[in-house]
Amino acid sequence: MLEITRIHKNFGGIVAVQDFSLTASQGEIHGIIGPNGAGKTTIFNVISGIYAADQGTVILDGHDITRLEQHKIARKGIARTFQNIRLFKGLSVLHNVMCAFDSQTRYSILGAFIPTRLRREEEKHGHDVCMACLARVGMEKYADEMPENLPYGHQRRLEIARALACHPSILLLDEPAAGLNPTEVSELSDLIVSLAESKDFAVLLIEHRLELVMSISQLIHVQNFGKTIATGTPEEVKANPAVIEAYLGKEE
Ligand SMILES: Nc1ncnc2c1ncn2[C@@H]1O[C@H](COP(=O)(O)OP(=O)(O)OP(=O)(O)O)[C@@H](O)[C@H]1O
Repeated sequence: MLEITRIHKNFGGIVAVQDFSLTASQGEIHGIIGPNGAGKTTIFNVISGIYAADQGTVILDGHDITRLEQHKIARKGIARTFQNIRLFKGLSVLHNVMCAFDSQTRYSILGAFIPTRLRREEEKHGHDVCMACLARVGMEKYADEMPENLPYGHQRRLEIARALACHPSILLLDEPAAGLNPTEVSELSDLIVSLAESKDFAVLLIEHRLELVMSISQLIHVQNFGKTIATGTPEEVKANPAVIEAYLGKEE
């Protein structure tokens, strides 16, 4: 379970996030929406340790991870994708996932130089886990392809497979539908729902495509100028005057 309590983040004079709180359990999908510059990505950057929160706490399964370094937070089970796809060009789809897989290697220094039995077993295990991650996003048949040769929608799925390889208990998806065509958005929506249904992790989803985020999230958090202006079910936030004003402007 993820419990974020009253986090703040300033950049000089800019208040990027003010008093943001959220509690999410495995199987839930939380949408975080709001106009450009509302502080959504900064929330992800604080949760994943890219930025240190100025105030507030991030508790994961009872452990305070607010001040941990980025790699330690990742090991605790926070995995994410980025607005701009970050894949390794020149590495196959499978190798892109294997780079993200944290095998917590047990073989000795000797195994680093000579393919010992333990090393071979671990490599086989890593391969199988990563192929399973690709299968979960429907990408196993592209394992040997180069990501740059694949359609954008597949590259987005590959990013999600990379995040799955980190054994997440919280999956942060930052605008996963950016640049996708309507068919790809619909497939992505089905994928996110099926991943959440596994109840392996909670999904936090930043998205500008409101039809996507409203159709699959149980709870929506609406940000504007760093503040949460509404939290509720999709129906509740759609009917909230402050939300309508933030998106459409105030009627004179
Ligand atoms: N590293 C940084 N240094 C200075 N200001 C920053 C930094 N990161 C974010 N900001 C500022 O914090 C505010 C919130 O930015 P953020 O990227 O979190 O918004 P967002 O809601 O994710 O926007 P978008 O939807 O456009 O991605 C903006 O005013 C932004 O310029």
